[in-house]
Amino acid sequence: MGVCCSRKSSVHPEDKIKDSKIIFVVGGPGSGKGTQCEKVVEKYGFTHLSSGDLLRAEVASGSERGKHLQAIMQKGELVPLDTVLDMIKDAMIAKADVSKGFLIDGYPREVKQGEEFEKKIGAPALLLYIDAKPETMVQRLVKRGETSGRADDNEETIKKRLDLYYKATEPVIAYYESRGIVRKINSELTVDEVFKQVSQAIDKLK
Ligand SMILES: Nc1ncnc2c1ncn2[C@H]1C[C@H](O)[C@@H](COP(=O)(O)OP(=O)(O)O)O1
Ligand SMILES: [Mg+2]
Repeated sequence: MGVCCSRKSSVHPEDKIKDSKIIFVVGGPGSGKGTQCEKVVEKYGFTHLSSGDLLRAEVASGSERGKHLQAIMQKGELVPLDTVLDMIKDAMIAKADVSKGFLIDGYPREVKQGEEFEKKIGAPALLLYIDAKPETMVQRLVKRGETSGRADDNEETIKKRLDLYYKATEPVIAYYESRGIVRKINSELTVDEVFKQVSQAIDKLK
């Protein structure tokens, strides 16, 4: 490997992402985060990063890190915060040159995760709070489960995920609300109507 690519090089890869636009996308499972992120990618050229997808991809790759993660997840334990952050950061650095900004989907789950993200990577410009009623989320997830192949899209696991979501994520929203960067999106409407609200929030950033 040449000097240019070494981590010890004077050009820190971190510098590339320091000034990029960062949007946290928070909402319950099934609220429509992934659906809306896809549309933002298409319209705005942002990069969509879902910590869950990154973790699942790492496991599927069969890498050493993936095997380690799988063992943790099978025990029902939480993947260490540093590992999740390193994965997000690596993915951001890899896309820094071509990306207009980053959608961080399903993160932070806890206030501490947000604080660590800001220390290691950077501050979010906006938090999109994708808000749907619990009944709506359950209904959408059960339907998604018919085709997604995701082991966690079944009614019993869904209830647990919803409980966990409310306990852990509401303080996150309160924390960023106090900083004035939360935009609450009514996700009970059609995909296109929800996206109108999302677009308005992003357009205001410029
Ligand atoms: N506004 C909307 N109206 C109806 N269905 C929607 C919707 N937004 C998303 N869906 C569907 C698509 C998926 O099958 C399911 C969950 O959406 P998702 O984007 O995968 O949610 P999340 O990523 O927040 O878990 O609901
Ligand atoms: Mg999703």
